[in-house]
Amino acid sequence: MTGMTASRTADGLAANGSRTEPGALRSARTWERARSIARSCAGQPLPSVPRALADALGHALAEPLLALTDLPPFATAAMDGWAVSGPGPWRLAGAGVLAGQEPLPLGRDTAVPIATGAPVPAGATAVLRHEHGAADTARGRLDDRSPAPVPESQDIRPRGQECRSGEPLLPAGTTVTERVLGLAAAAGYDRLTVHRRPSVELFVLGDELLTRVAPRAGRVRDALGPLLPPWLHACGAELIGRRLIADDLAALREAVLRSPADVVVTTGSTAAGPVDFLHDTLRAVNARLLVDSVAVRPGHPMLLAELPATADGRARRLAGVPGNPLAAVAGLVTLAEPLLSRLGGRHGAEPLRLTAGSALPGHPRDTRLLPVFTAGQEVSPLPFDGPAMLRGLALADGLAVLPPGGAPVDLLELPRR
Ligand SMILES: Nc1nc2c(c(=O)[nH]1)N[C@H]1C(S)=C(S)[C@@H](COP(=O)(O)OP(=O)(O)OC[C@H]3O[C@@H](n4cnc5c(N)ncnc54)[C@H](O)[C@@H]3O)O[C@H]1N2
Ligand code: MOO
Repeated sequence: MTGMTASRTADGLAANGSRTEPGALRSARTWERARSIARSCAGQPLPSVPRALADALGHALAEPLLALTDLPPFATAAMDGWAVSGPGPWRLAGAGVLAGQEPLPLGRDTAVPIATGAPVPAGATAVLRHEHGAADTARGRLDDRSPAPVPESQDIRPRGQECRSGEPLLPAGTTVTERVLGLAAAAGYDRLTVHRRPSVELFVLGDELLTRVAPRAGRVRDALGPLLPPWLHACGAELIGRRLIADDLAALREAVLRSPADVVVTTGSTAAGPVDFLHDTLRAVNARLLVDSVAVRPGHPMLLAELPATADGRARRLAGVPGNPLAAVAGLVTLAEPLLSRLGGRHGAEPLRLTAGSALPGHPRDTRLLPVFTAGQEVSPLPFDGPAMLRGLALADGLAVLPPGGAPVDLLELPRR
């Protein structure tokens, strides 16, 4: 915000809708409770939709992924060599079997060249690796040169080794990653039934924000416009709009009222500064505050509200994260992520429990979120962890969740690329 001379237009709005004195403490929720409200206020996940594999990435499965086939679908050669029947030596028969071909049955004491991935002929007892066989093509004879006799079924991947048709491979709620796409394709899928992704509109508030070049004349670069969209995407959101909005009550009110998004995310304006209009806006649009500040450092002025539904009756929520960049990230992981995750039908990822290598600096009364670096089970704090700083976070691979007073340590993993 800028314009310290502007007059504050309204006082605070408590979670029950009553007014509080400017600067008075609002009833902060505990960090765990705030996350739980953010998740439960979503109600049921958004409806399920069919999506072609390539379009399903980032969605959550609305149904368990059941195998549509045995995997492998047929007994398969695991190595290049010969399919053999019996202990050898063998009579060479046939031109060979390639992947994608359907072989003829193999007679007793015969062998046929075979490629990795090719269906193993009926009657074959093993695959002899290329480097373990001596073929005399003139005499049509193959001898075993293996270091030890070839056991039955050697280098044959039996049909159904990985799964049987109809077997559950992944539970509903699994996020479709590139790895899931690969498995789904292998298991026979062309499309997947997934939850619709929650649509998000991002409003970045602050007259002081520049969108290019270096900070100057009291103005700073907007760090959250670049930081939040990919992170929201990683939370399962479909970003449908993102814009800077001036510190102006009417402009913010219009933007919030007209947004068609399932979730509006705002940055800044959560506190009680002269041009912090978010609470006034929420009152002006008849929003219902669900969380109005959280006992967490940084980010305590963060809030969550239910907005009036769209004309067609779709519920809308607003997550207001503070303007200080690390505090905004705290708001994202505390309120936006659980809400988006539930709307999108994802499993709730619980924090991991780890051990701190050295004492981590907690807060006496509030939960503290601290950018950390992890090595194995150990976490170490990173410097430059102030609410307005991003330097520690940029190097971090997690946010340690320190309960009031300090240890034990839970870890929220940060999205990876
Ligand atoms: N009297 C009090 N003042 C403040 C309190 C308080 O309890 N009493 N809380 C402080 C805390 S904690 C935070 S966090 C901030 C929250 O402020 P707002 O959400 O109202 O954010 P702004 O005032 O708009 O901005 C704060 C700060 O962040 C910078 N900013 C804003 N947006 C961006 C952006 N997109 N990229 C980079 N930097 C941004 C802005 O320039 C300010 O420096 O309130 C404290 N005050
Ligand atoms: O939430 Mo604030 O960032 O603690 O200063």
